[in-house]
Amino acid sequence: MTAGQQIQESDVTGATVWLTGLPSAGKTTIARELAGLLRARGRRVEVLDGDEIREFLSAGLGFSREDRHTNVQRIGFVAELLARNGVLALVPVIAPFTDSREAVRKRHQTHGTPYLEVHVATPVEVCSVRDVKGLYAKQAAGEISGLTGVDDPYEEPESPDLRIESQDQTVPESAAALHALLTERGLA
Ligand SMILES: Nc1ncnc2c1ncn2[C@@H]1O[C@H](COP(=O)(O)OS(=O)(=O)O)[C@@H](OP(=O)(O)O)[C@H]1O
Ligand SMILES: Nc1ncnc2c1ncn2[C@@H]1O[C@H](COP(=O)(O)OP(=O)(O)O)[C@@H](O)[C@H]1O
Repeated sequence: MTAGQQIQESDVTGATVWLTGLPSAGKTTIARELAGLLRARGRRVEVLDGDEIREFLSAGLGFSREDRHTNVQRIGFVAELLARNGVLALVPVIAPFTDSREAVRKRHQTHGTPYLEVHVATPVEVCSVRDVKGLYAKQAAGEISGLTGVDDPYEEPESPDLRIESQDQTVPESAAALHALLTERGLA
């Protein structure tokens, strides 16, 4: 490759898309569905899955307010680095507290990196029936406590870039709604 053929970094716009919502809301499913769609078109995409992050980057952290904040800041740091380098970073992580989410948004703003917040707004009544990991049943049986949306806070985003009502949609419909937003913002 000659100097004149260098790829222009500005040709590839990265972004972080944070999917916040309750356990079993559909965050991971939507992120993976969209990642598949975009990768098939050659887009560089990474899904920063909450469970995976807690196994490695956030190993040892629990679910206190402080630990959740630390977890979210670490993920925000990695997502911003990826996004700044042209990757679309999809982040299906609960992030229950407004101040934690705002700190991540600020980090992106500081670096001029695009950041979108998506509220996967599935009601707790639907999430607890889905109960993908059996957490709602465990909480009801008194085996665990501090479950987000049940006996731990979830502060809903007031003005997300997109709100997805997954209880009224199929998975492809929800992924398409997010894809449409990315296209509209020039990020797909
Ligand atoms: N007490 C409690 N409250 C909420 N969630 C719990 C809890 N214990 C375990 N889990 C499971 O942990 C998964 C990852 O959580 P996150 O890292 O996304 O949470 S946080 O943003 O740090 O609050 C989260 O994954 P998702 O179900 O994909 O949301 C939960 O399944
Ligand atoms: N429109 C939808 N979008 C996302 N998930 C949906 C939708 N409709 C039904 N589901 C189901 O809801 C569950 C969501 O689980 P998951 O994605 O693991 O949630 P979370 O990552 O928010 O904890 C999956 O079983 C998924 O198939």
